Amino acid sequence: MTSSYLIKGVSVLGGDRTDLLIRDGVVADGGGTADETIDADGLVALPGLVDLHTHLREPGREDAETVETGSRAAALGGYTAVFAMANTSPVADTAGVVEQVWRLGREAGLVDVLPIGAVTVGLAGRQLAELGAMATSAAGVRIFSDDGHCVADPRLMRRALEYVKAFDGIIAQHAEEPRLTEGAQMHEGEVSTRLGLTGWPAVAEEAIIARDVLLAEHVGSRLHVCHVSTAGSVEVLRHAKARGVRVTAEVTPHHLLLTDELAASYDPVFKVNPPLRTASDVTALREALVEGVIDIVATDHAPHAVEDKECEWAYARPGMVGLETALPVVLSVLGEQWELIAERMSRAPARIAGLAGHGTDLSAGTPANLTLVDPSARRVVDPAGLASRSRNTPYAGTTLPGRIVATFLRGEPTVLDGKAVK
Ligand SMILES: NC(=O)N[C@@H](CC(=O)O)C(=O)O
Ligand SMILES: [Zn+2]
Repeated sequence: MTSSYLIKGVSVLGGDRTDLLIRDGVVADGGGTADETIDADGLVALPGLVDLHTHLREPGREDAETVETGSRAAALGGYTAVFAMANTSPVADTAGVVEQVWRLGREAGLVDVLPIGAVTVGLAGRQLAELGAMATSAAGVRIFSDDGHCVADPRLMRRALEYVKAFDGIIAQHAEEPRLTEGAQMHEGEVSTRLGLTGWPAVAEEAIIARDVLLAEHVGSRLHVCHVSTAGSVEVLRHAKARGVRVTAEVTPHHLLLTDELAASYDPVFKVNPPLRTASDVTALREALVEGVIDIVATDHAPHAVEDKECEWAYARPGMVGLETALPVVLSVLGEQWELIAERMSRAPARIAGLAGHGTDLSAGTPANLTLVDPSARRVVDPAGLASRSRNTPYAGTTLPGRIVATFLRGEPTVLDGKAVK
């Protein structure tokens, strides 16, 4: 049932207060009456957020997250589209599995779920997966990634870049030279030395990015760099972009805020891949995000069941949930720079992915994919209050700014009064 909504007195992207009328799935022209009215005084309207890096865990680890529970967490985080990574079980390396994920997303109906296809069969890094079959499947895959693993073999990375060039696809690399991170537990630096933990050196990420930007340049194909975490990686990207290489890059909310000092707590919630780095890396990442050397924020939402996370640091799975806290974390880092936030969290990710209908300017006639934020709210993060099926948030007990009041997917509410509609 498509009802109409009048969103009164809202600030679109931080601009002057105005009324937004949503009718028949689009932002309607002019005023008029509506079935429902939302008093949006004090609220900011943003185009629905788009996440290029989400782990929904279905099929395979439905105990940690399902497409439905992850979709609900995304909508509550202000998202209208998420791209689901391929490290599921079975791996999303065939048309069949990507179509299964795509269908589950449509059934959940809370956000658009776009599957990302694996680059190599089983994420094993030995043989290209059926990239073409996934691209021509109903899921229309355009982005391929072995995230969780690096496509370490340069021949395979070159062939993958060559293959997707034909349909303007993208290879999204988890940049980690595996021979430099064997047994790595945290960032290699002063803290890891002090704690006696095996380090994950920045160069393991930077060396792969440096190689991949040269391969992308050589092939003339599109590379996206997942979860950039170091100042050195920023410099490699800056240099590559200056040379016109078709490379884009993402940073996660946790790498914009947290540092390796937190590992000293040995709380495995702070164990993540790539690891939390130093304060100077955080500063470099923030500057790169403002400057645009890093194009987007992506959550790397990585839900884990309790038994995989709340155990001894060395055995804990790496990763943090992030969908429901991403905008508050970015607000705490950037402040109310709404145009910048909309560009980095909605417009640019939609543009990179070629995703129509999301990341719009909310002008009349555009699809009503939007979220309403209360910037004056302050909330203490409570893991038990998360919609995600998992609780591994690094922000437990932290007070963060901002609250998602409502989210609309093509004019239908997915969140109202801060609660998921289903
Ligand atoms: N980012 C993480 O720490 N974990 C990711 C995979 C990965 O990128 O290692 C996951 O899927 O759990
Ligand atoms: Zn990764």
